[in-house]
Amino acid sequence: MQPNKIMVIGAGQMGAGIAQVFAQSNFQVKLNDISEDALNKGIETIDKNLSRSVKKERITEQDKTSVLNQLTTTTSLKDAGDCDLVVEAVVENMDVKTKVFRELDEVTPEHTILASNTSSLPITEIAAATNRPEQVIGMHFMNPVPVMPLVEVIRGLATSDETYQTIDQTTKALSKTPVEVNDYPGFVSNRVLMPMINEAIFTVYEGVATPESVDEVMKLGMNHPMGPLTLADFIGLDTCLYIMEVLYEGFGDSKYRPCPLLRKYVKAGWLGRKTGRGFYVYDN
Ligand SMILES: CC(=O)CC(=O)SCCNC(=O)CCNC(=O)[C@H](O)C(C)(C)COP(=O)(O)OP(=O)(O)OC[C@H]1O[C@@H](n2cnc3c(N)ncnc32)[C@H](O)[C@@H]1OP(=O)(O)O
Ligand SMILES: NC(=O)C1=CN([C@@H]2O[C@H](COP(=O)(O)OP(=O)(O)OC[C@H]3O[C@@H](n4cnc5c(N)ncnc54)[C@H](OP(=O)(O)O)[C@@H]3O)[C@@H](O)[C@H]2O)C=CC1
Repeated sequence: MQPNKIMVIGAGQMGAGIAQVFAQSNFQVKLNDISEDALNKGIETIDKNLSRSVKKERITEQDKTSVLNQLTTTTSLKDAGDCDLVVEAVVENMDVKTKVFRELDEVTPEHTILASNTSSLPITEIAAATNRPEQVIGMHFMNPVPVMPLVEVIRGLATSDETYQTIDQTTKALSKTPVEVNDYPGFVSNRVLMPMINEAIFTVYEGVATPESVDEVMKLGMNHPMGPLTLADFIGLDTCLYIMEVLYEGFGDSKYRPCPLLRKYVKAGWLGRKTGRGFYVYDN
């Protein structure tokens, strides 16, 4: 059965984008967060993105209103009680995620699929917190969600073929491209991307070059749309550190050790664009 009613949990940069693309494809979406403030910011971001599309004459003012009408907000997970699919996009922390999944398992109907937008955490372990591991799957959107065409779809050890097929079809209904991967630390996307970002941070740490020079090298020399340090600030340095920790612990290989400079910035609260400072300073 194709889902119709969706809950997206976490109204941060990923959750807001995920809610937007579902609403744009006519799904009914409940956006959930523990904080009203985060929900307001999430809706504000969606509103801003849609207004930009109206300005560019990609959609009409009426389209914008109908997308916004597909969206409601809530701080209660119990409101997932009539949802067919839940996509979790809270902070990259196993304890927080398993707590959310345990609660979702209690409040959602039997048929509901529980998906995680985790960047790197094991889907199999998240699934084991529920009594329906065959209906738990990774649905990993890329940032910025409204722009990036990929969804990495991660099968946990127990994920059923039926769940996989439903998520594959749902991803296509969002006009995005699903790519199937198995459940290993960092999956494919962050196993390849994050060590490059971490290595770029090492080049700054070791005084090889300034952040600006590192980014110029990768943009002009390798045609990357953003340099790795700009991208790290964009993703969030806390998220980058969590992902490196997952790779380091998951593979037990020193090649994944997080750069001390990354740790230092995160400890200082320099989390990148979202806090106004990371490798660069932002005027939020
Ligand atoms: C960490 C993980 O687990 C996984 C990840 O997500 S890793 C991160 C993956 N993402 C990337 O690598 C992004 C790399 N960067 C890029 O592709 C580009 O720099 C970019 C698409 C973000 C911006 O592109 P650009 O050409 O430099 O800028 P710009 O012309 O302003 O934007 C292009 C389009 O994206 C839109 N856009 C840019 N930033 C946006 C945002 N944050 N939200 C929504 N839309 C955005 C713009 O509105 C514009 O749309 P139109 O074409 O409809 O006008
Ligand atoms: N940033 C990126 O580029 C990408 C991130 N991801 C993944 O997406 C997830 C979210 O990342 P991102 O959006 O960047 O993070 P953000 O910090 O922007 O957003 C996380 C949101 O979740 C909220 N939250 C925390 N705990 C709960 C909870 N128990 N219930 C409901 N909401 C909660 C936070 O509220 P508060 O701030 O009040 O704590 C915050 O609003 C992570 O797993 C991350 O790894 C995946 C792809 C790309």
